[in-house]
Order: sequence, then C-alpha cells, then structure tokens
Amino acid sequence: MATGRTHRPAASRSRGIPEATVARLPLYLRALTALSERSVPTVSSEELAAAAGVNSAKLRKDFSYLGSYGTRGVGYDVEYLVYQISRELGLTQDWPVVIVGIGNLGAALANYGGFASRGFRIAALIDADPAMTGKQVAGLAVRHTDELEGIIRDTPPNGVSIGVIATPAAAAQPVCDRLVEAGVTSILNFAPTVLTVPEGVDVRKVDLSIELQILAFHEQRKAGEDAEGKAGAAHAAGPPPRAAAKHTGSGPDGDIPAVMPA
Ligand SMILES: NC(=O)c1ccc[n+]([C@@H]2O[C@H](COP(=O)([O-])OP(=O)(O)OC[C@H]3O[C@@H](n4cnc5c(N)ncnc54)[C@H](O)[C@@H]3O)[C@@H](O)[C@H]2O)c1
Repeated sequence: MATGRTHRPAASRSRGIPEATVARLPLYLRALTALSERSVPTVSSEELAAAAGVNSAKLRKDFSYLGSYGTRGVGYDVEYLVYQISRELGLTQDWPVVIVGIGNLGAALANYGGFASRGFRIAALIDADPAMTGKQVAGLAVRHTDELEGIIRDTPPNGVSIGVIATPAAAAQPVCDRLVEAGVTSILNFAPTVLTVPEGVDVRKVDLSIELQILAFHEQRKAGEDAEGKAGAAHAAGPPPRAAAKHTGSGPDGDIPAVMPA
C-alpha cells in the first residue's frame, strides 16, 4: 500500500550509498573545507573523524562507498575529497530554493548566510499575507502565493526543485501540494505536521521540540544517575568520577537524525 510518504530506501538512489552515510557527508565536507582554507594538503582518517565528530572506522567505511581509501601513512587528499563529496551531494551545481511562509522562522532562514556558500540560492520568498507582498526580507522582495507556480516553473535555469515550508501547520499540506504540483520534488518541512507526498518526492522534517524532548529524556536519566551516585558516594571517599561528554543520539552519527525523514 502506498502511504504517499517519502519512499526513500535505506540506501540512497545514487550508487547505493546508505542514507546514514549521506547524512554524514556534510559533516566531513565542513571539516574538509576548514582544512582546505588552511591549505592543509592531506588528513588522516583519525584527524578528520575527530574534526567531524564521527568515529574513524565509520568514516573509513563511509569513504569506501565513495571509492576513496586514502594512502597508508599519508591519509586522504583534502582537495580531492572536497570535490568528491561535493559531487556526491550534488553541490557542484547551484540549487535554487523557495521558502514559503515568511514569518519569524521563514525570515530567520532567509537571513541565514550559510546557504549560498553551500550551493543553495534562495530563488524566492513566498507568503500568503498580502501585507507581506513586496516587503524586503534578506534583500529579496516577498512574493505572494498567487505567484508560486510561476516561480517554481520559471526560475532559471530549470525551475525550482527544493521547497522549504515554514507556514503554520494547517497551511503546510495545501502548500506542499501546490509545490509538488508545480514541480518541486524535495521538501524541507518545519511545520509540525506530517506531509503526504506522491512517490518520488522527498520530505525531510525539522522539529526542534522533538530534539529538546530527547535532551529532556537524557537530563532526566542523568538526574537519576546523580541521585544513585550520591547514595553510593555516602560509602566512598573522594570526588565522583567525571563522565566523558556523551553524544546522545541526535545527529547523523547517532541513532536519531537531527533532521528527520517526514
Ligand atoms: N521545526 C521547528 O523546529 C520549528 C521551530 C519554530 C517554528 N516552527 C514552525 O514553523 C512554522 C512557522 O512559525 P513562525 O513562528 O515563523 O510563524 P509565523 O506566524 O511568524 O509565520 C507564518 C507565516 O506563514 C504565512 N502563511 C500562512 N499561511 C500561508 C500559506 N497558505 N501560504 C504561504 N504562507 C502562509 C503567514 O502569513 C506568516 O507570515 C509554524 O508551523 C511553527 O510551528 C517549527
């Protein structure tokens, strides 16, 4: 039965790279870009793993999917890996993106300067409120939703394939339907609702409150451990041992991705 949700298999469609590896590629790319900016020619898997916050065995496995094995005693060629990962992520081309819903969140996203350097160009900011039409946000005039289909189809060179939804929850599905109908095939959804999309459309959902709930769970567990520790310390002298900082599952190296499939 088709659920109409994201139908992405565990392995990416591009040459069978697992989704978990794809989710870590941006972390490697960020670390490698920093090395490249410092003109560092090569890097060991251990150094790069530490910079990316990933376990080095996992990194080597991830890079084996790219066909990159490094050279024993020398490590990986930084520039070549930057190129390989950028190509794999489709960042050697510029991706136009539309943001729909230019309220607090949409405006904050529009003002984020990091998209352009990562290969994403904001093609248009779209909002249903006529009072917003023409208002300048992040150097762009907000466009009315009446123009949505035209923007998606006519943005050069090939239209817009990525849409960001930052509308209230009730508007998200109708906005999603219009985006998909007009040709968008990837959606990043910030609205707290599950979107239904046809086969072939990818939806990623970002939900900060779920991330906070996961942290609250770990806080609660730490509080329980502290209480047990205090009871134990009554019998032992000296300070309690310091626990190493824990990566608690959120993010691409953990159990739960920071950005979730819808
Ligand atoms: N995922 C997260 O972590 C996270 C964090 C904060 C907010 N949110 C969600 O993001 C959404 C936006 O939050 P906000 O604080 O920016 O709200 P907001 O009320 O400030 O902005 C919403 C904007 O959407 C516009 N809008 C309403 N219906 C529309 C439609 N059909 N088409 C186009 N635009 C439409 C409104 O005119 C308004 O400008 C909400 O759904 C909120 O719950 C998610």
